[in-house]
Amino acid sequence: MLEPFDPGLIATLRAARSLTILTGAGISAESGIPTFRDSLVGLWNTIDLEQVATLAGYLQQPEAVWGWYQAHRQQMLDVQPNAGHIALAQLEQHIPTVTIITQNIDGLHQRAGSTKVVELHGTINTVSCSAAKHGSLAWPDSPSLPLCAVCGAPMRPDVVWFGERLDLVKIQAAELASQNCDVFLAIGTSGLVAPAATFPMTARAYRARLIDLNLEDTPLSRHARHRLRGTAAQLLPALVA
Ligand SMILES: CC(C)NC(=O)[C@H](Cc1c[nH]c2ccccc12)NC(=O)[C@H](CCCC/N=C(/NCCC(=O)O)S[C@H]1O[C@H](COP(=O)(O)OP(=O)(O)OC[C@H]2O[C@@H](n3cnc4c(N)ncnc43)[C@H](O)[C@@H]2O)[C@@H](O)[C@H]1O)NC(=O)OCc1ccccc1
Repeated sequence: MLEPFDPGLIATLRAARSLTILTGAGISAESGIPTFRDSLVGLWNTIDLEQVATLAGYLQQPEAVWGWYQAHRQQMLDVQPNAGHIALAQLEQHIPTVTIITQNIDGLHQRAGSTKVVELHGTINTVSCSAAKHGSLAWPDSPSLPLCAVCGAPMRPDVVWFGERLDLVKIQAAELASQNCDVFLAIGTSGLVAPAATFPMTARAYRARLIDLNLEDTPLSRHARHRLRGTAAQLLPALVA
């Protein structure tokens, strides 16, 4: 039985004109995609981050990293958006402006019907040349590492790896959405990766009300006006109802 929400929180959401949401791996956990830091099955506990999520690791062994992302992508295609993703998409009918800034590359927000999604760390659905900017292509279903048709260099997933610069257009969109919202909702993120973790602070600096939804406290929690403890797929539908 869910704890009744603090009436102040419901009033805050009902009165919101512009809501910005930051999501992390926690919102996709109940769809069956493991989070990164989960003590047991967290991705970073089962694979070497340096090997798979850095350009250096990729250039050292592109075949192995391609294979890992090929499997990771199949897992993301095989799952469905959960009640948490769907509730956020429904919020667009109640609040004039809803912007989702996601750290997730799984595309589940868009599959749930959300129309304004900033994929800060890229997407698992396209690839591009690892040597030069020849533009992005749809993900080719090839078990082996595809090569660039223009220059023959290995293709790579269109995800942002550690130490790589984020797309400036996306950073500006996320910054603007954080500056111009009256409510900011952080969902299922450990708040440990920059610059993603800075946007809730920007929103607070611009006087938005910060709400933190997570299973546990994170470095973001002490800055939040409201802390919701529980799972995204359980709490978000109740929050939207
Ligand atoms: C580790 C961290 C310290 N490092 C960084 O932040 C670095 C910068 C940096 C380096 N050293 C530093 C020292 C200090 C500060 C920063 C740095 N950042 C970068 O490198 C960024 C790039 C960062 C992006 C990396 N790519 C990802 N992903 C794509 C790939 C892929 O996904 O395969 S990051 C990846 O990990 C992060 C994981 O975090 P979360 O999503 O929050 O997931 P996590 O598992 O940690 O937590 C889940 C939470 O959910 C909760 N939860 C679980 N289940 C549920 C549930 N059911 N319901 C609700 N909540 C739930 C849990 O309790 C938990 O709190 C996400 O961002 C995710 O995208 N680039 C850059 O800074 O470039 C500069 C630059 C400038 C100019 C020129 C060149 C370079």
